[in-house]
Amino acid sequence: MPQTMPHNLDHHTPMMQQYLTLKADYPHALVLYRMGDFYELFFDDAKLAADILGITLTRRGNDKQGNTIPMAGVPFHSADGYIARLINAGQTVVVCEQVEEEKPEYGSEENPEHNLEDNIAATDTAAKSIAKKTSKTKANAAKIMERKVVRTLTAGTLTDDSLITQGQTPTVVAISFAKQQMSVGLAQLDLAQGQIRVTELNCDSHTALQSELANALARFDPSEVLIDEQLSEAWQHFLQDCLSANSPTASLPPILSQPHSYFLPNNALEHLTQHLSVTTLAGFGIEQKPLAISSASVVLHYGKQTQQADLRHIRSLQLEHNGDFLQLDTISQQNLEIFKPVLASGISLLSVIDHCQTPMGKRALVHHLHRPLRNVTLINRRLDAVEQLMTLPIAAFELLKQTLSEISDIERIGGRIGLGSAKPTDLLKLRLSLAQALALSKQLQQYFDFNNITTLSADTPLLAMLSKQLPDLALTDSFANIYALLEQAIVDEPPAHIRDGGMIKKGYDPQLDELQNLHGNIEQTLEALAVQERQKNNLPMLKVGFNKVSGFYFELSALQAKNAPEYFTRRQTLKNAERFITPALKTIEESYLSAQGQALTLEKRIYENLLGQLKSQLGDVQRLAKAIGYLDVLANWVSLTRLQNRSHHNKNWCRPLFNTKDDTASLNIQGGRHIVVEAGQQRQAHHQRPSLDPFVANDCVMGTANQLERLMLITGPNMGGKSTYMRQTALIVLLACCGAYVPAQSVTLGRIERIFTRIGSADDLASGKSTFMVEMIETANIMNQANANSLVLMDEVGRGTSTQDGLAIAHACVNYLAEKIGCLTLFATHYFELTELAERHPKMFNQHLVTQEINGQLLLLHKIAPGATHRSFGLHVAKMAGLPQALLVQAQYYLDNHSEQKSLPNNPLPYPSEDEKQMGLDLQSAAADYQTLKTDEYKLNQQLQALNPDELTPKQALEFIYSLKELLKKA
Ligand SMILES: Nc1ncnc2c1ncn2[C@@H]1O[C@H](COP(=O)(O)OP(=O)(O)OP(=O)(O)O)[C@@H](O)[C@H]1O
Repeated sequence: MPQTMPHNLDHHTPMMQQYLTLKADYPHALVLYRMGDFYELFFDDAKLAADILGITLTRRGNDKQGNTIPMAGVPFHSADGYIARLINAGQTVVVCEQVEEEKPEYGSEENPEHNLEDNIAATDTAAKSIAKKTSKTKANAAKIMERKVVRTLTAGTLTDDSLITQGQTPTVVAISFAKQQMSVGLAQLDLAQGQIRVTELNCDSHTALQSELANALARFDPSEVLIDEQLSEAWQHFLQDCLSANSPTASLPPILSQPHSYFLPNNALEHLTQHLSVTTLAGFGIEQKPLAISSASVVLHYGKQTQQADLRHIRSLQLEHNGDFLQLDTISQQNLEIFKPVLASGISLLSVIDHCQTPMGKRALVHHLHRPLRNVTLINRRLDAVEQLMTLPIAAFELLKQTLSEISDIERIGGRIGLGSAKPTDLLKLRLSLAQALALSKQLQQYFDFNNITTLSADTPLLAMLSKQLPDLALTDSFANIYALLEQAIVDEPPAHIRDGGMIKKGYDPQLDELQNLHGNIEQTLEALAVQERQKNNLPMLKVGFNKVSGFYFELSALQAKNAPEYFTRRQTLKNAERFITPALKTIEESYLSAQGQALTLEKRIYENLLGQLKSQLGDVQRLAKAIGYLDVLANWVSLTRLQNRSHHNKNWCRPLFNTKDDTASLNIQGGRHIVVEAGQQRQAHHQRPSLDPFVANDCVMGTANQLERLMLITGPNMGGKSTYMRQTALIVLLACCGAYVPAQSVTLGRIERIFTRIGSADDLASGKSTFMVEMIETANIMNQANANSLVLMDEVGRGTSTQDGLAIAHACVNYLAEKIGCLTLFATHYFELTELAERHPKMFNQHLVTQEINGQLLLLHKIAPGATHRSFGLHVAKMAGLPQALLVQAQYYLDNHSEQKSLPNNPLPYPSEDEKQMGLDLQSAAADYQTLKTDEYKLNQQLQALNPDELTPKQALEFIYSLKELLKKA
């Protein structure tokens, strides 16, 4: 954090005194100080910004003690990009603007803020530019331009699209701990949505609290975190760990300390009730939740401070319970690559399933993935809506998507209206989007009859509920008012910035029209005066003009200038011409400038009024944005299902069913697939082998009436598909709980409350943890937190240590999971000794990934089947990976002769000679053989499966046998 040392103001010029006084209020932020066309940073701020942005560090002369003042600047017109980079680097940026109107004073080249004050570094282009553009007369020079902090930009409170990284939702989360530290409250502020979400966690043990807090943080996914300045260091470290797990690649969200007094329950209660204009918070369900109250108050304070606004548009406080959601901790989110792939070259689940058409839909999809539901009624409500949308004819559904795609980000526009920072282009987009929302409403009403639904309740079908939030067809609602207002007030091609003026339509305000007429007629007025002067003074070549340096002027050639009358005052000398001002021209200039200034001021006032009117109807816009986002997510599931079902006739997506007869966890997945692996293979197939679609669907049945066992021991060769199988099971459960159709032929789920995964293996060297330590910490978390309604995936636990220790730990884990916890477990292992457990233990069963060995070549069928396997075929995979042949031969020798003795051979096999090497198997071609074999085998299988012997003529049968023999020959 930049922190400028205290300065003695007496040693500085008045302008630097102004800067230092403003900066004193923001010791931990980078202050961008507006000077003409640049934002300048000074002292340590300048050094840090120059470092982060890679811009030149220059100097702004010296103070009166002769000390250099470091300075760095960014151009005002392209500041957004620089600001975004500073924020991404974890900085808070404070923007300090010149609030005085810059009145142009033409004809002088002096600059008071520079010439009279400082010895400006000659290399400083910013200063030079300012010297040119904001020049004033010397008489005016001692006056310093008034400046004010207008915005504080932080990672969690951004609302300007140009500053927000695509796909991100800035949110700030405050965390409030109880003294006893067994309870914690969290509140998340989403400025764009105008909403605060809160939760309070009360646990009976420290570990449980940590685990619940980590889950809540994973769900809230903060861009910035606020804590009590008195929070213990231990908790601060814990939060840091959680947040770095949340964003392993990106920079850590900043953790900022806030005054302890903000967290005090009484202050917080008073602040919240005042803000929401209520006497009690009972209506929000948090009356008895002091930690939720205090954290909500802290985020609100912070929002108000950073936005310098009253945030009146934030009227909604939503209480969440961890228990409402299927919980996935951060590690599982990463392992399953839900939001981000582990490797940059990988594919995330989100990237495969996101076919949303609107920014609101894209964010709502992420929100749903962060909050898969447990409540079956709510899930089915979503699924009913998806099913209903699925009945739309293709053309109607495509039109619906098209309409959605034309709706702008009205959620963020609403947020900016609430903050008073909406631009004229935002308002135009809002108007156009309202028209599209009306079209959407019409399209839905055309196919679904919601007329009989007059009152809305929790039982109202979701699609009807969402349709009712869209503009009504008779246009008698508040949307009609907003639309009419915007249509009357805003021009069809508004300027990008309010400061440019020209956004208010003619006819909206008579006074503005009058001023603009005066302004608009300037050319005729000037020409009339020029005509007069030409005739009066016999100067036929006299020109009249305007520029930013000289203002209005008459121009004569150097030759004619000698004939200029006395009342022509010289303003500027050019190479071949002279420019003059006259009293009459000066009068026109002044009235022109004042009309221009007045029109601009009036236009800004009208615009602010307009924003005020819209603000009073913001609730409707926010509700509409939410409804559109939700509809888009539902349409997204339909798109995905239709797309997949169309492109792969046998790759069905189905509606998941939920077993509500009892509360036990169970899984019955028939023909399940891993949507991300499948998508990756389809992409490859598209480029290489269009006809081959190799993903093999698999069943997973556990804990059901027919399959009472709850712990599946999965064995099989390396690369056999164990991890894929386990992950696809978790993803199907996750998608089902989001209310989506799932990639399977049929799915029935029992009550699953949490998913735990122990899959990855990454060193966490930064925090001093080895691979095995990370593995054991994750395993410990599962053993401590899982219950009978958890789904646990464990991939090769124990592999990070010696075989004996690893086997012992894996053995104990399996027993603990089956005996003590009783959860649904998928346990993949290469310790074949464990498979014997299934014979003795009623809760365990073996499954394996099927392989075939043909002529010494291994064929991976990726098919799961009952029973265990006792070979890992590690050497085959090593061969495919390209290990040297000589090395492989030695490994095989050891395997054949010594693996049983568990000791290394006394006489290792000598390495082959060059000749023998020549004769050895070319590994590249071995890998290629394997691929061909796999392809041919696959074809063989496909052909046999597709064959219906009853439909064959004897000749066809004979030909088929010949073709099979051909294929077999190749294999
Ligand atoms: N059902 C399947 N259908 C088609 N291909 C599959 C299937 N499952 C896995 N694969 C392919 O096999 C590759 C390896 O799968 P996976 O990582 O699941 O194997 P594994 O058994 O866990 O291997 P290891 O024991 O070496 O960790 C995947 O990247 C994928 O390309």
